[in-house]
Amino acid sequence: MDAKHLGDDLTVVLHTEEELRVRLAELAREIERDYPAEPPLLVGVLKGAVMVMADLARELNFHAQMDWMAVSSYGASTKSSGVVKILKDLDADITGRDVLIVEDIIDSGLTLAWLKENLESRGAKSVRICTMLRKPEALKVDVDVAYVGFDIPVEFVVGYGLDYAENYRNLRDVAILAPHVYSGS
Ligand SMILES: O=P(O)(O)OC[C@H]1O[C@H](OP(=O)(O)OP(=O)(O)O)[C@H](O)[C@@H]1O
Ligand code: HPA
Ligand SMILES: [Mg+2]
Repeated sequence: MDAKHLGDDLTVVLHTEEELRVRLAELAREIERDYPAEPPLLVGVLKGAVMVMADLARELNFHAQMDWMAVSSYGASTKSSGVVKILKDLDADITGRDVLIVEDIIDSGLTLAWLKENLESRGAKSVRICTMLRKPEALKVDVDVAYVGFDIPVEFVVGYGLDYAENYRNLRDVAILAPHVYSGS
């Protein structure tokens, strides 16, 4: 799907499907090197991380277990509420385990800073973060991120799992959403 199928909703494609694939393969090689003994438990953050998780897990050359959490701080808005709610918790007990959080985007950093601390407090052996996208100039808190696909400008982006009001997640590329779509929200 490309912009012309979506009318004027998108302005610029920031990263194409192919760029995302190539970068994710590079990250997978780093992750394999960093966990030579025991593969980490991959923890995907629903719903945005579904695409990254599916592609990363298949790219990794080890037996990766996957678990999921759902937390939400955005809802139908382009601004984080700053309040993180657990909508679905992990099935796995992570005591003593290496955990790799898999995310689509770090924007203000509020969600991931909170989540990392939450998982560490459960007695995980280590908690690292892998994110496809990060907006360095939007960060409101320090988040230690081990693996970053691309740093992007402070624009609201959609596609490759990222939504606005639950739409656009199934776009193959990552694109900037035209402000007229969300103005007033
Ligand atoms: O760094 P932050 O400013 O905290 O933003 C990042 C978070 O916001 C998005 O989730 P959202 O709450 O939209 O849920 P979703 O994945 O279901 O879309 C995204 O998937 C991250 O989890
Ligand atoms: N797009 C979609 N969801 C998001 C974003 C974004 O730019 N930042 C945080 N959640
Ligand atoms: Mg969202």
